[in-house]
Amino acid sequence: MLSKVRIHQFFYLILSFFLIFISQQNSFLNITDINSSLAILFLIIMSFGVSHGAADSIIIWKTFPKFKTKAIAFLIYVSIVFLGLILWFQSPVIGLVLLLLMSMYHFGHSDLSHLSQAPQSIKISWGIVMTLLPVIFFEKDVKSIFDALANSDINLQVFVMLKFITIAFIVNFLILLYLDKVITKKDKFFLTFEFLITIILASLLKPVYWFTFYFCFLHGLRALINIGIKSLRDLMFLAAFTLPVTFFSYFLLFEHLHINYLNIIFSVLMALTISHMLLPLMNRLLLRSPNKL
Ligand SMILES: CC1=C(/C=C/C(C)=C/C=C/C(C)=C/C=C/C=C(C)/C=C/C=C(C)/C=C/C2=C(C)CCCC2(C)C)C(C)(C)CCC1
Repeated sequence: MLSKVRIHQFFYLILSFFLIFISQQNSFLNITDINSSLAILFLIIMSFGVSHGAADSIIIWKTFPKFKTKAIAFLIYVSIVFLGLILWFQSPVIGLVLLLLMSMYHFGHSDLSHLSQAPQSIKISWGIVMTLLPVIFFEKDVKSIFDALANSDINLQVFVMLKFITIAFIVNFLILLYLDKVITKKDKFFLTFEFLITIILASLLKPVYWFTFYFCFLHGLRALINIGIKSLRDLMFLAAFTLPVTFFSYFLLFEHLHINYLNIIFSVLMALTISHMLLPLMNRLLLRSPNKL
């Protein structure tokens, strides 16, 4: 029987072919001024995209038997998110660099977590490529997005360098995967296919479109499969912990504080990623706490 990850790989590949096909037919995905469609991308990322991280609530709920410990864990999680947001708005450059560094580790480990035996070098190479991919094809667009996010004029040479780093890691990933003795031939085949089609998509779609597609349909869905959403109760947890993020981003950050969509998307993702990545450590520390919370 096909595993859930394999079914997801088929689904992702079919969806990608479909997207490649319509991006050739229709110019709507190639429009230079993304501002007109940014509201829709904002909504997709801040609802569907963010929902995989809301599964952290299920992990917290199942890890701790006592209500008091669950409450403390949620409180620490939310506090870290707010500290992350403060960091971003105090120093967007540090925030952006932190987001990119965390993504390099997080994307590799999460997207390839079904290949538990795969070497770290393969996972990190995947993570680096998924973090920086659009820079190869849309160097100037990525520069203008990064400039807008970091509120500065970053030297174009930085992007030329990032472009070469990304190309080097694409080659590195393919060589390491080819030489690897642990991953089965079938897994290698599907992974290569998935990797190459994601690169083709990045060459066709503008950076934020590509990111939305990868983030929601590869990274997000794969993470949900790995966590294993088993019941209606799990789904309700996902909705209950996704909606506050969507509402907070829209009503407070956009409507009230007038922050633009692009800044909200990446600042909120960066802040959530810190808690999301620190969750295993936080759980271990709380479980080991001498006060038996
Ligand atoms: C549980 C809980 C909760 C929830 C949570 C959540 C919901 C989470 C999520 C999480 C998540 C959801 C995460 C995410 C992550 C993401 C990432 C990591 C991203 C990255 C990105 C990037 C890397 C990008 C890049 C770029 C740019 C920036 C521009 C353009 C171009 C490009 C694409 C290159 C709350 C708070 C309510 C409460 C408490 C508890």
